[in-house]
Amino acid sequence: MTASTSPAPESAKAVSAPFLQVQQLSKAYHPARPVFADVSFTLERGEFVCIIGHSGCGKTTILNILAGLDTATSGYVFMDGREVRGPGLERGVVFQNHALMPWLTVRHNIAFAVESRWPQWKAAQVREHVERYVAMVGLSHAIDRKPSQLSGGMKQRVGIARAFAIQPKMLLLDEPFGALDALTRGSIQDELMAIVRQTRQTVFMITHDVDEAILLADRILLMHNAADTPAGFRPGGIAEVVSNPLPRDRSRATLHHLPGYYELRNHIVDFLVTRAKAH
Ligand SMILES: Nc1ncnc2c1ncn2[C@@H]1O[C@H](COP(=O)(O)OP(=O)(O)OP(=O)(O)O)[C@@H](O)[C@H]1O
Repeated sequence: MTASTSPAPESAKAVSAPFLQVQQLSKAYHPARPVFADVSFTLERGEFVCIIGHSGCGKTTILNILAGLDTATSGYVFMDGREVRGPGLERGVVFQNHALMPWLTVRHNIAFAVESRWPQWKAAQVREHVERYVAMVGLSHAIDRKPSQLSGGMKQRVGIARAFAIQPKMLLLDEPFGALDALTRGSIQDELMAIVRQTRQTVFMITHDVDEAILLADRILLMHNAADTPAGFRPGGIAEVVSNPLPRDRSRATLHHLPGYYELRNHIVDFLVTRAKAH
């Protein structure tokens, strides 16, 4: 992906390079007013990173660039030492509206992805793999239903199972729980966390929910919007990267009892209220 076709800088090729390296990414629809500029960050293998910021700052654009579904105006993305230039099965994406094929059952929606990933697999192997991932999200009883026969939360679980089933090197989640009610959202967050811990999946996730970020993320990228300031136009960008100091085996039920929780929460909320947007 990227505007530049120059070879990887030495730092990106080094053995010790981070798993994902995003370097000086910018996106401009109008040259003088980029949505964001100079966005650089890394992800380690097995890390869960959330990005949080107000509407319009460019979160989805960044995720789409990582997915290879959009191109940057400048900058580059390297994953596992290779430049991201387009979509690929080594990156799994889950959007807010699940994007299931309505004419296929849960089983066949997931089998379709699995067969694309491993075309040489025999039918029995595909079936066993699909059933394992459907069980992982608690949907074995609904495996032969079509999406129209599922609730919103169930559809979203199918989307998550499908993304995990192709065993991507990185999972990209764009507000995957945004359309769900609070109860369903909570139980899927718990499930996602359990699966991620179990599979050591690397995840980049957009959320608007501060508690969701604190529950799930190892690090949280705080993104500010582009703005006209007294000093001139300022593109959007990453204002701060916050490390989550809470123990990794935290749960939704106990989160707010953990020492450091309120400090972390207040820090992120203060950022969103006072620094993320020009006032
Ligand atoms: N095709 C386009 N032409 C012009 N501007 C665009 C285009 N696509 C997106 N934008 C602008 O780019 C900015 C970033 O959009 P993006 O969807 O990445 O933001 P976001 O942070 O994900 O927002 P939200 O939280 O609302 O989903 C927005 O201001 C949007 O208006």
